[in-house]
Amino acid sequence: MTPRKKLQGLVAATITPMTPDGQINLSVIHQYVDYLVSEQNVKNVFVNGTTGEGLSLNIQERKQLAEEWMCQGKDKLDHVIVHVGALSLPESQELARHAAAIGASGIAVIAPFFFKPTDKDELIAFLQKVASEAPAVPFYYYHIPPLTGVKIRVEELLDGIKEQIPTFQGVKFSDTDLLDLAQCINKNETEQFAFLYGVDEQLLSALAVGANGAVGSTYNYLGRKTNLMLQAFAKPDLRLARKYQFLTGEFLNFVIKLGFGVAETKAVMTFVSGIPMGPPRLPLVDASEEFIVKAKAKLESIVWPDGD
Ligand SMILES: CC(=O)N[C@H](C=O)[C@@H](O)[C@H](O)[C@H](O)CO
Ligand SMILES: CC(=O)C(=O)O
Repeated sequence: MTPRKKLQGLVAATITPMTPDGQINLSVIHQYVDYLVSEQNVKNVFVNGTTGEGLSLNIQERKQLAEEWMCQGKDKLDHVIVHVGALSLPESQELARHAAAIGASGIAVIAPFFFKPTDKDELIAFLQKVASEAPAVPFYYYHIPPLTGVKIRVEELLDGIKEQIPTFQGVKFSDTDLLDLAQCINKNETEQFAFLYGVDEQLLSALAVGANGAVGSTYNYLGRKTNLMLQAFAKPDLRLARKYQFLTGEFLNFVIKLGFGVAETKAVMTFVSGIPMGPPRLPLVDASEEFIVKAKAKLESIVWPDGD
């Protein structure tokens, strides 16, 4: 791992490969790392998050996955961020200590979502207890209100956060509220926080208000195209950047109408990369054959500006 460049650009939210009988399948992670680096030009990963079904795995499995990503990513990946959020504080702390022990480049935590924090102070208190178990590891808050139901605005959360969480380094922002994101960026200009956006279909809008990069499921298989969008934005060639966003959006709009979640992401990644991602874990169920046929045809029908 090359040490500690600021996290920016694309981060793939990794899928957890599983065997047909539902065990985690560590044996393909080596190939998965090579695929991301050489085929998608993506060198950062976010392990055990939403796409990785992190909350459906047991502690042992989460540790094994984090270790395997660290081990296979050594000298190949720039950042391995491990999601260590859990409903149980001691479990989350144990995962944070483990991530620190294996040398993870960052840890991230979602808000607990069964018993929920009702205000900023309760949420910070929980995050602080986890972060302090890994005092040398950059800490990211993972904001994903559509799944956690915790809608505390990030702008409010960040106010004074460094005093309570000295390792605080940024936010993975998976919400459509771009006003909140913009205010976060605006109010923290002097900090070196990383704002990583997590709604892939509208990343360009987040870049416009100053997001530093993105964490998402689609960068597993649309990383190369999305990198071209980032390049066009940086140039700036906004017409070209929009073209890429419209096309990735065309695919996502199509699959979202069919029903698109982690199971479908596993299926898409399997047919695009050729690496068997296997089934999801219950309560998620396998994507249908009909979904796979239609999604594949849609993806193949898209004509990209780079002629690919
Ligand atoms: C809810 C969810 O899984 N969000 C992902 C990451 O935050 C995104 O990468 C989406 O999968 C993507 O934007 C497609 O909707
Ligand atoms: C999508 C995302 O960022 C995650 O899987 O956590």
